Amino acid sequence: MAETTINVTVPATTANLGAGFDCIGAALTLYNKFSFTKAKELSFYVTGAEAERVKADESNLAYQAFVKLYEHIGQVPPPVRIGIELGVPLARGLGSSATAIVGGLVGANKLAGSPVSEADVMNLAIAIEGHPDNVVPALIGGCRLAATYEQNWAICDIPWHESIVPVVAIPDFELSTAEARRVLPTQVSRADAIFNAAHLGLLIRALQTGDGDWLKAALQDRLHQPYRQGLIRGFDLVQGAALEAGAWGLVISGAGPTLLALVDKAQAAGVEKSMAAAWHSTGVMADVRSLSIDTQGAK
Ligand SMILES: Nc1ncnc2c1ncn2[C@@H]1O[C@H](COP(=O)(O)OP(=O)(O)O)[C@@H](O)[C@H]1O
Ligand SMILES: N[C@@H](CCOP(=O)(O)O)C(=O)O
Repeated sequence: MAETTINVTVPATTANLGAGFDCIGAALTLYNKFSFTKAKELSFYVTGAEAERVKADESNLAYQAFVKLYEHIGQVPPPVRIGIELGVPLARGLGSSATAIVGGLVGANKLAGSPVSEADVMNLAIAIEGHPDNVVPALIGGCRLAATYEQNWAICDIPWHESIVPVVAIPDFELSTAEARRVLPTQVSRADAIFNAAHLGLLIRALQTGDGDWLKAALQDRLHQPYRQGLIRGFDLVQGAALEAGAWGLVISGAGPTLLALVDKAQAAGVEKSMAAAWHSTGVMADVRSLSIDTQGAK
């Protein structure tokens, strides 16, 4: 009998975008690929940079999500051979864990004959990750805002103006999301809550219209970045270099350490160069790239 292989490609994501801590994220044109083939026993074949760092046993995050889907439908997961082709660097704030969760859920659902709706796959993904801002755009693409509504999620798309280029500077050191969440306070002042509410509203309009003045003001945050900057060596220098080269603003991508500059197309090449040089001057090698917004999500 012919082997059936399910292939799932999942985009990287940049979460938070400054003021949208834990609620907004955008899918980027950088991908992880997962394949699932029924086999006699569980095995893994992982390729790409840092492949040796991905767990190749039952604790693998893509496999754990795969199992969760089968538990959800009340079936025993079949043994599978899982192929993982890494394009999204690990623990850099580009949603690698979200790709694994979405890849495992979507692969399992397809292998099981698609018994679970996309909305329920999304609910499972959010429950596993614990926040929606990476897994939602990883699953359905685009820039998305997620808000709880009673026991459900209201998900909306945030139009992204074509003139805005996301430039990511990915350093050669890691920062786990768990570590970057540990430094956050559990309570914030009313002034900081108001500051972020206002800036998130402004950010959404600025992304939609491409208004540079609004973007400059909007890319500020008081809920997570002030506490995390100290974990990212060279933050001030790279931020200064990006602004000097003409970026509208710079934020921490997800929980970091990748830094994301939002830039007009005409300035993108100069901003890339300046960010790489600034990090290099502190002894950090950074892979700096202009990307686009992925509009399809997991395929
Ligand atoms: N392709 C993958 N397959 C399996 N597990 C993965 C994959 N990518 C990431 N992970 C898991 O997610 C962890 C990184 O998660 P996290 O610290 O949240 O960083 P990120 O910002 O990249 O999501 C990795 O250490 C690994 O355990
Ligand atoms: N809102 C989360 C986003 C984490 O994104 P990641 O790409 O770093 O996993 C947070 O800021 O903790």
